[in-house]
Amino acid sequence: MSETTSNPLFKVKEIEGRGRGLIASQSVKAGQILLRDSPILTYSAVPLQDGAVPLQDGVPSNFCSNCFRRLDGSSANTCNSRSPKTLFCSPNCRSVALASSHTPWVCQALNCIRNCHSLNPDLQIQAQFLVSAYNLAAVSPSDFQLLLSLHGESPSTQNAAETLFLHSFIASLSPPQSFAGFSPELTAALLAKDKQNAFGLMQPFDKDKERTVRAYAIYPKASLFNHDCLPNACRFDYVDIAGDRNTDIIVRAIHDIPEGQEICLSYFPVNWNYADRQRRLLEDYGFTCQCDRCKVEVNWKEEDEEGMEEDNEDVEQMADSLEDEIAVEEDGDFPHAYFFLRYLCDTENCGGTLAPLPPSEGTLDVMECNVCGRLRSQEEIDGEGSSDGIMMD
Ligand SMILES: C[S@@+](CC[C@H](N)C(=O)[O-])C[C@H]1O[C@@H](n2cnc3c(N)ncnc32)[C@H](O)[C@@H]1O
Repeated sequence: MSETTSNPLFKVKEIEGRGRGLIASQSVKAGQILLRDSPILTYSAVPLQDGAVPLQDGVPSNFCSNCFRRLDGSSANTCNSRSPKTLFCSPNCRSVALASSHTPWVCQALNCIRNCHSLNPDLQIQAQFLVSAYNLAAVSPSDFQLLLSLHGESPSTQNAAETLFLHSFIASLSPPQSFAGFSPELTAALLAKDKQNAFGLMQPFDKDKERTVRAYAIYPKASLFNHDCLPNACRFDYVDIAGDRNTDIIVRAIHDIPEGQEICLSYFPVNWNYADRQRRLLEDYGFTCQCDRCKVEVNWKEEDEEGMEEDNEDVEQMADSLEDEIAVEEDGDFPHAYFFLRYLCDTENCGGTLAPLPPSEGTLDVMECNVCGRLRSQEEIDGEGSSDGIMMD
């Protein structure tokens, strides 16, 4: 945590009713990188299968079990002959994993998960998380302590029977005993920390398919961002990029942030409607959102919400009608319409958030979508330029 507190752009502060939060300790420019954070733990979001190639929604989903980059067909670095289904993109990833995230115990445990037919896909993924977490306790006690220091109360919706089942399953795998405290309570706490802090590393955007998560990652500093339904920062990941630290999360300012303001992310796509947002925040994060946007939308009638549905698909159309609304809205019913026009991606089925490229990259007013990756000039967003996006190297 000391590194977090030493970040010159923000400080950690206890905020009544919200736990810890991150406050801008100086004014921040639109697009500025607020944080680059490396995960303490990553695990696959794809259920393990008996077949050679894991399937996600029926589509082969092959990626490196260490860095989670997509594998090309020729990669064949398996972990050992007994477990040919665990693949790595390079000998280096293989040796890093064998010494850390894919120890002999993890290898054996994943095989048991793969062969255990009483685990449905959701339970399999939670079991994969618990295996990674209990392995972390053995290979990196300091990172395990960091994980334990993250926020995470068991929400009332957490299914106690499922937690107990998962705990006995992990107990049957004889987890490493190098720490005291293996217990159902610890298992429940770990599951809650995962639910409330894990970020999804997403499969590449495809407008014709539902977007799926490739892997989950837990970041010690990024876990301190609180939620706001009109965030002033958003996160980017570039998991298939070449080079080191491809699983890092990068958080950038969406617009200028004055000193003293809390820096918040949205925990889900910004275009979700009020009811869906509140349900998710209560069920998964245990709080009722009282942000400025929610205070306005709580008074909306259902028909007002139609334009905000997660699955309303056509954000571009919505933005057009919003432009008219902004012109006529004088009664404060929709004070946040500007956000949708400026910062919501209008690529079909995308729903991503736009943030400017970092000022240090020398590009002025180029917005990047954190879901589809499209780059657009501000001119284009304002409807004055071509609509094909701009090409960057
Ligand atoms: C990822 S953590 C964020 C950091 C957390 N506040 C802490 O103290 O470590 C998520 C948790 O923070 C709290 N939280 C986040 N955003 C909030 C908000 N807008 N209002 C109230 N609580 C919030 C909730 O308890 C949520 O489960």
